[in-house]
Amino acid sequence: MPCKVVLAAEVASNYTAEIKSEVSQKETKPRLVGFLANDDIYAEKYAQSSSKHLAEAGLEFELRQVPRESLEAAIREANADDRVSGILVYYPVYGDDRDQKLQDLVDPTKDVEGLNVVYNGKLYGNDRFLDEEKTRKAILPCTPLAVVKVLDHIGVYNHSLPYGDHLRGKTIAVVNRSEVVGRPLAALLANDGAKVYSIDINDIQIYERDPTASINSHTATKTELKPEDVIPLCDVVITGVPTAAYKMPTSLLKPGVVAVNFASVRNFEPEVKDVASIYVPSVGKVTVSMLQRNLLRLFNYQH
Ligand SMILES: NC(=O)C1=CN([C@@H]2O[C@H](COP(=O)(O)OP(=O)(O)OC[C@H]3O[C@@H](n4cnc5c(N)ncnc54)[C@H](O)[C@@H]3O)[C@@H](O)[C@H]2O)C=CC1
Ligand SMILES: Nc1nc(=O)c2c([nH]1)NC[C@@H]1CN(c3ccc(C(=O)N[C@@H](CCC(=O)O)C(=O)O)cc3)C=[N+]21
Repeated sequence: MPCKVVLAAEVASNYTAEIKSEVSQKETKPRLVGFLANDDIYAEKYAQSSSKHLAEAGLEFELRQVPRESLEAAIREANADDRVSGILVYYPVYGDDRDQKLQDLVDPTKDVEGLNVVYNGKLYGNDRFLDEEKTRKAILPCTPLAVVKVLDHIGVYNHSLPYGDHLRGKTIAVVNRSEVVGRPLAALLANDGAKVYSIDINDIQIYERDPTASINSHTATKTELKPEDVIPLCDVVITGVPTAAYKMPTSLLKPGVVAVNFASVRNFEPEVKDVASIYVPSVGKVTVSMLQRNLLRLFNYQH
């Protein structure tokens, strides 16, 4: 079976028309402010990419480059500014606990990436709505959501299973456990019924729903297993290692695997196509679509 390469643009195109038409009906346009306080070239690329695609959809975008010492004050100012509909901070800023503080400082009503503790708590607790009546959906972080949309597009989610159980029976590796992508992504997949190996530079944790627990959420347990033990077991392998030198060894992959890379560098070797059934080399364009959708959703909640 030849490998199918699925490009992010193909998945993103599912959303473009809908977003454009919704924006065109609005008198005032939603406005996103992005704060760039690091010198990450990929954050800058993301800023350029979002700027271009938001403009194409009729959405407003303003990039504010500030030294990281001034970021707190800058976020507070944007929180209080009625002209700002959404706020995005490019991470990592400090790369430690201070980043979580920044995430929580963004007003939840303007938090386009859903990284505030309010949304974070809902994501990890598998609570998908903001209100009791279930009329307003919680905001999910853009890249984890983009990966979910990609997996859905290529048929990994089984919609004949009950809602909330679409990934039952699937074993998935997520190589990255950052607070903005890898950990929330692993939680989302586990909350939909998958067995997830969350792999980072230090260890491996297993995320899975506990069928005996009264809560609907997942558990995380540390294992002594190594990547070479768990990768061969996985139906889906998702990578997000930010170093160009890192390569997922093709020899570890199960034949027919679905391989998805969200890092800005290629984490799979070119030979991945000899083994995988589906290969998604990047998801950036879907991330931008999810950013637009989240911005629209917050704007609608504000009005
Ligand atoms: N396409 C998109 O929409 C997005 C792409 N990115 C890209 O994804 C990558 C990761 O971004 P962040 O999560 O923000 O970075 P980060 O630096 O916060 O996290 C990196 C993660 O990779 C793990 N890691 C590093 N080396 C490893 C190894 N050898 N084996 C296993 N795990 C290893 C670390 O332990 C950590 O969990 C970057 O390339 C970034 O540019 C990030 C956000 C969105
Ligand atoms: N809070 C936060 N959220 C992020 O989502 C985040 C971040 N910080 N820091 C930096 C990384 C990087 N990232 C990218 C997203 C899309 C493209 C993208 O759209 N790339 C296009 C074009 C790239 C090009 O042409 O150079 C593509 O993949 O086709 C790139 C990079 C999001 N990040």
